[in-house]
Amino acid sequence: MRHPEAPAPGTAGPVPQHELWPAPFAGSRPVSGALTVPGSKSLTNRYLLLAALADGPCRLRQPLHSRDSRLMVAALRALGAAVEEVPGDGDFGPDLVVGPAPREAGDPVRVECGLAGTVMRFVPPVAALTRRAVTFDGDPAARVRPMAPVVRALRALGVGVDDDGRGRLPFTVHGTGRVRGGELEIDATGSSQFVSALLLAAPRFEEGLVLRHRGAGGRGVPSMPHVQMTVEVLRELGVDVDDTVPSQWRVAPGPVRAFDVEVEQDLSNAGPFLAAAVVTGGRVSVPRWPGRTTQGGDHWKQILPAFGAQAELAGGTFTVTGPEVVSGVDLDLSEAGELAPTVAAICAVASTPSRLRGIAHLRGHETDRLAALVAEINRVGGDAEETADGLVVRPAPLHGGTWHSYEDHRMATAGAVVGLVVPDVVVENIATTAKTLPEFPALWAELVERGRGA
Ligand SMILES: O=C(O)C1=C[C@@H](OP(=O)(O)O)[C@@H](O)[C@H](O)C1
Ligand SMILES: C=C(OP(=O)(O)O)C(=O)O
Repeated sequence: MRHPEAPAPGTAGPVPQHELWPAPFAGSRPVSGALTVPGSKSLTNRYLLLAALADGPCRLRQPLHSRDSRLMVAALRALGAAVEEVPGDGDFGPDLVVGPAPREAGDPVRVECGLAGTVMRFVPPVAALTRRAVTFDGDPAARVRPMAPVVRALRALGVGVDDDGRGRLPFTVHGTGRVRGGELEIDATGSSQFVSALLLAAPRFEEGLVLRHRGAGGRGVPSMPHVQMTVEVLRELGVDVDDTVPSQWRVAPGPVRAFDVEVEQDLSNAGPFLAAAVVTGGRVSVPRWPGRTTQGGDHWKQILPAFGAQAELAGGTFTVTGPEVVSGVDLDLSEAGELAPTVAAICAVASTPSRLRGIAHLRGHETDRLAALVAEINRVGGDAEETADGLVVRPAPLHGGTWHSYEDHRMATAGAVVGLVVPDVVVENIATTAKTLPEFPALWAELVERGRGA
C-alpha cells in the first residue's frame, strides 16, 4: 500500500515513464454526453464506520469501491468488524454487508490509512471504543496532514495515545472498551473532519458528547456541509444530535440503529465531467442527481453558472451546458474546498481573472493544493498565484507539458480538464484517481470519445 515519497509542490521529482497519461484533447469539439459516477466517498466511509458501531448487521447499496473505501473496510476488519461483499444492483461493484465490531479484548493491530482523511481522522475515536492497542500510519504525505486536534481530543477524553509529540501519524490508540465522553473544545479550522470524527463515535461514549469549536482568530469550521452530512447521517440512524447553538454539537448517548441504505453517487467526483462541458462549450448530464443532499458537490449548481455555464436540475438529471466564452469567477469556496482543484482548472482556461477565497485549509489536504495548483497551472504557461486564503488565476496562453499530481486524485483530474483544451498535456500518475474514482480514466475517455461524435 505504501506510495513512494510524494514530491513537494513545484519540485516534482523524476517521473516514471509508465505513469505518464496523455490527456485526451477535445480541441474545438464540444464534449457532450451523460454519465453517472460511483458512490460518494464521504457517505460510504461514514456509513461503513457507523455500521461497525451499530446494533445489528447493516447493508450499503451502491457503495464506493476505491482506495479510500477499501482502507476503511480494512481498518474496520482490523477492529473486528465483519465486512462482506454481496451482489447488488450498482454499476460500479457489489454491495457491502457489515457486522458490528465486537467489544472483547484483542491483540494489537495496525491500521493503514493511506492518504485517506476519513480513515486517519474517523477511525481513532472508534479504536478507543475497542479493547485493543491500534497503531495508525499512512503514506508519507499522510504523515504531514493535520491530526493533532483528534489526538488531543482523545487524550482530553481520557484515552491513551502514544505519538512522537507532534500529534501526527504514526500514533497508537490504547482502547479500553469505554470512553466517558462529556464536554470538549477543539479548534477545527484545519479540517471539518476533526468535528465529524468525534461526532461519529460520540453516541457510543458513556455520556455522549458536547463538542465546541473555538477557532484561532475567530475562524470557522471549513467544509461545513460535511459536518451537516455527519449530523444528518447520525439522525437518520436514530441518534439525537442538537446543533442549534452555532459551533456546538450535542450528541446524546445511545444505540446506532442498524440500517440498509443506498449511497448517493459522488457529486464532487462528477465535477471534472461537468467541467468538461464548461471548458469545451459542450453539454454533460448526470442522471440520479439527488434532489436534496448534504454533499458539498451539490455546490456545482451555483459554481458552474458563475463561469457563464447553464446548469439545470430537472427530473432528477443535472445538466450543464458550457458557455461560448468561459468567464473568470470570484468565489468563496470555504463550504466546498474539495471542489477547488477542478474549479482552479476551469479558471486556468477562463478569459478573465479569477479569485478563489476561503480555502487556506487546502494546504493540509492530500498535498498542499494551493502550492500544487500554482505550480502546475504555471508549468503549462498559466498565471496563478497564492494568496493567504486561496488563489488568483489570470488568463495566459497555455501550452502542453507534464502536469504533476502529487499523489492527489483531484490534482490529476484537474490536469485532465486543462488537457481537454490545451494540446499535449500529459498527466503524471493518473492512477492516483483510484483514491476515490478508479474508473476515472475509462469514464473520461468514454465521455471525450462521445464528444468527438457530437
Ligand atoms: O468529511 C468528509 O468526508 C470530508 C470533509 C472535507 O474535509 P476538509 O474539511 O478537511 O476540507 C472534504 O474536503 C473531504 O474531501 C471529505
Ligand atoms: C480532501 C480530500 O480527501 P480526504 O478525505 O482524504 O481529506 C478530498 O477528497 O478532496
